[in-house]
Amino acid sequence: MRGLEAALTIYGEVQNGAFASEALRKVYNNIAPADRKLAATLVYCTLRRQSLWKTVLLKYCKRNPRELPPLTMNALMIGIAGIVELKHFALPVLINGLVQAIKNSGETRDIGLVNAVLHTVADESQKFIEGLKKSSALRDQALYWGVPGWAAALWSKELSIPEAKRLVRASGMKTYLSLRLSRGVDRSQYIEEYNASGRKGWASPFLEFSVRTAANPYPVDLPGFGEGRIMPQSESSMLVPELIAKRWKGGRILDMCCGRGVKTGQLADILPEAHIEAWDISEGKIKSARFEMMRMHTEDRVTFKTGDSLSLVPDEAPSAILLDAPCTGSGTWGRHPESKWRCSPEQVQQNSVLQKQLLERAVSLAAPGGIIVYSTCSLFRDENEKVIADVMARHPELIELPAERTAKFMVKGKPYGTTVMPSLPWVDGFYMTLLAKRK
Ligand SMILES: C[S@@+](CC[C@H](N)C(=O)[O-])C[C@H]1O[C@@H](n2cnc3c(N)ncnc32)[C@H](O)[C@@H]1O
Repeated sequence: MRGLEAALTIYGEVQNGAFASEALRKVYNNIAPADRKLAATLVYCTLRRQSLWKTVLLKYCKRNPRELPPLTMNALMIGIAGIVELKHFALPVLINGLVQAIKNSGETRDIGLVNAVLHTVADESQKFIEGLKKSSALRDQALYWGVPGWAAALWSKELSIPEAKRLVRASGMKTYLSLRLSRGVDRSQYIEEYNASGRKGWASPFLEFSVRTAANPYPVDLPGFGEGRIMPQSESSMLVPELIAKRWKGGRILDMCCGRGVKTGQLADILPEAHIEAWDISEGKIKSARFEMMRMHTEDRVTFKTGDSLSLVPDEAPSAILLDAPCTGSGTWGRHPESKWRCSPEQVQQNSVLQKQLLERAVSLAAPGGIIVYSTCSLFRDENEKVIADVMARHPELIELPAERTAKFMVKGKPYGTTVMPSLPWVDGFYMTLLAKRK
């Protein structure tokens, strides 16, 4: 499969509800190796600023885009994104390739349309897009950087207009892979090994067990992945288990929403004496988490249960609880751009209700004297500070423990917790609070 064909297939799957990384993984081996990077770049740049490409399309397409068949619509979206973003890619190759895809599998009457719209966009759209970039209006900034308008408006209401603009720009930033090294892995040696494999990695100045890269390579192919020596993870996510590890004084750890076990694996790795009970509502995720523990060689110290954390009962009262709550993921929109177009203000409110219930449950389960880490990869206060404030107001036995903020991008929450701003390609937006339940 050539790059453009692969991009059309993957983007089409994402439009039908798939996650971009999974859709890419599915066809990855069928794409000509020289075209893999092009396919991934096209898909991600189309997803990242989807609302901008739609606006451009509406401006230059004479037919109602809503009436276009999916293949025509997808070819136009990919074409517009490619024209604006892929400066090094020959324009005629891009446009002819997409026109050819319509000739092969689309509707004959759309061949001319795709050709005409893409040529017009190439000739005329630059001024319009530059105008958005220079505009001081938050709405234009959101459109330019690829952030849903409602999210930008919510940030301006919760924070301030300048802060909302900063978040909008940060959310549009390209992200790269960082690797968490397992305990005992020598970082300099690993970097040598990594770079000898033809890639480029270097030591993170922020975390001593993290290696930064300037790409998004396929994790399974990386040196040390199979043996559990590394885990692809953003540096903000790496901070969460560290928060527990620094305060843990023995006893059971409960991970109430373990997902695929990224943080469970890190906790088990950095606390070799700990036993962890890990829950998740999704059977598929628990299955992946079990594999993750085997890869990390920590399967003996983690007990899994599938079910609703609001009703599951732990085998032992936990002295430490990690509640990495389900959220909109608005802090990771740069990394998972498809999720921002699926999110809505209603979802923020629904999440907030569930997050409060889950935190209430964590408080009821924690042993007296125990600690609770609440975290999300969201930047909405409704999913963060407001959840903490609501539950703390009902539980005077809870206190917030002081947090170490070791970088400029770690800012104090308003009023609780720490917000990690998405300010570097390896640092996603995150939120975390450390609570203690008084005896
Ligand atoms: C942010 S993700 C967790 C990521 C995970 N901690 C990791 O590091 O890989 C939130 C998880 O909460 C799970 N979840 C949602 N509602 C739940 C519930 N009521 N009980 C248990 N798990 C739930 C989702 O399936 C999802 O895996």
